[in-house]
Amino acid sequence: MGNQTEAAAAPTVAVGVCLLKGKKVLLGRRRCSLGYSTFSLPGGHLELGESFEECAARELKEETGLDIDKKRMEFLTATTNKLLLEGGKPCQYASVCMRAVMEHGDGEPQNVEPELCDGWDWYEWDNLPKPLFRPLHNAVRAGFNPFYA
Ligand SMILES: CC(C)CCOP(=O)(O)OP(=O)(O)O
Ligand SMILES: [Mg+2]
Ligand SMILES: [Mg+2]
Ligand SMILES: [Mg+2]
Repeated sequence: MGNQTEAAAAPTVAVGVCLLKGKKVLLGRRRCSLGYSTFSLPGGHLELGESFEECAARELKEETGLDIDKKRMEFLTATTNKLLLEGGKPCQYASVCMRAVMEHGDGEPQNVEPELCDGWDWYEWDNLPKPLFRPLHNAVRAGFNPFYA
């Protein structure tokens, strides 16, 4: 048998938040190496002991400053995606997609992590910016729509 190949990293769970305001969804262009310069939902890695709702609320707060209670987070779907890390190393994410709807008084998103995101903006689902972050691109191509899910 050839050299022992490096053990493949185990798949990771991530949670994205479809934050809806009227007919628009919040997206930001990523600045980190994974998915650089592609438009993504706010969200991130599920941390030990968290529910999907808790992760969604935490990541949304960390990235946009918005305080949306975990009870307002609704599970929509989950997909699995193979991605390439910097240097071409393969990785796999199980991406859980949650939905929350903006309410009066929630305020406006701020770009809390400018080193990771160019900024947040609202987009109509039928007119999404390009390129989309691969997990979102795949879901849209498969017909996912958070307004009708
Ligand atoms: C790659 C993606 C599906 C999951 C990780 O998302 P992310 O890079 O935004 O992660 P963090 O917000 O947790 O840094
Ligand atoms: Mg984050
Ligand atoms: Mg993130
Ligand atoms: Mg995180």
